[in-house]
Amino acid sequence: MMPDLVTPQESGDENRLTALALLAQQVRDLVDAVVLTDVGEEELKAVTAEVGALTDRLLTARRPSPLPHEIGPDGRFRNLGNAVTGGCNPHALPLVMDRTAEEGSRAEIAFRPVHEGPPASVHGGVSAMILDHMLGDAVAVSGRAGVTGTLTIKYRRPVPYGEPLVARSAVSRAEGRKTWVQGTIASPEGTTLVEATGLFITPSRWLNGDGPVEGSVNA
Ligand SMILES: CCCCC/C=C\C/C=C\C/C=C\C/C=C\CCCC(=O)SCCNC(=O)CCNC(=O)[C@H](O)C(C)(C)COP(=O)(O)OP(=O)(O)OC[C@H]1O[C@@H](n2cnc3c(N)ncnc32)[C@H](O)[C@@H]1OP(=O)(O)O
Repeated sequence: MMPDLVTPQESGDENRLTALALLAQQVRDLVDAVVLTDVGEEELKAVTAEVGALTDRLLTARRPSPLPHEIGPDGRFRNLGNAVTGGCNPHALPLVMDRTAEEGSRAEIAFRPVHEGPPASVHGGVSAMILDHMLGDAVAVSGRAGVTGTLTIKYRRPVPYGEPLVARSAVSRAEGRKTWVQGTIASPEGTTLVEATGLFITPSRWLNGDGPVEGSVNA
């Protein structure tokens, strides 16, 4: 049972969600500024106090969990709280998916200095996170649904930040509750930087109506 995934909570008023998305973007900018700031100790302490006060203000009203998986007003699936795509989650890049049933999923990515692992390039775990999501999205686009069983990553070239890149994913094969899927992160010119393959599995618990969104699971 996954109460946070399956409980049909409302995200709330759309104007409020727009305001929350703007706050999330402002916080992304704040995080980038923390990574790159070179101001002195006293200024750091002053900013820390101000940010702490803002955190306290936000928590005067608190949800039990992030914004849910749901069908939005346009009739499409959305998850505004998602760690990779959620417009209302500062942790999200956020990725915006371009999907077709024939070709799978595609997203333009711009990594930032906050994603640095090795000098001047993106942390391998961040690339893996993006590809995990891309693969899962292609599974959903194919009309199936699943969680990651295995994820295999081949790092072929360092991934730069501060440059536009493209992530793609598509289903290769499906059988019963299992879906095999592949994906890449590449330069706009088509040089592959990272490859991923994965096996996604529709959990048995989703087949009796406990899916993330009612009616979204067709194993
Ligand atoms: C945010 C994701 C929500 C998904 C939303 C879905 C739809 C909504 C629409 C759109 C969504 C859009 C995008 C989604 C994008 C991204 C997704 C992100 C993906 C993740 O980030 S997700 C987190 C990490 N992931 C986990 O948290 C999994 C934890 N785990 C389990 O929940 C269970 O472990 C489970 C379900 C895997 C199996 O449990 P189960 O009880 O259903 O099945 P059972 O054990 O009976 O196995 C049946 C057959 O699969 C084989 N098998 C089992 N496990 C395997 C494994 N790991 N590797 C290889 N084979 C495996 C067995 O060997 C057997 O094979 P056989 O039939 O041949 O014997």
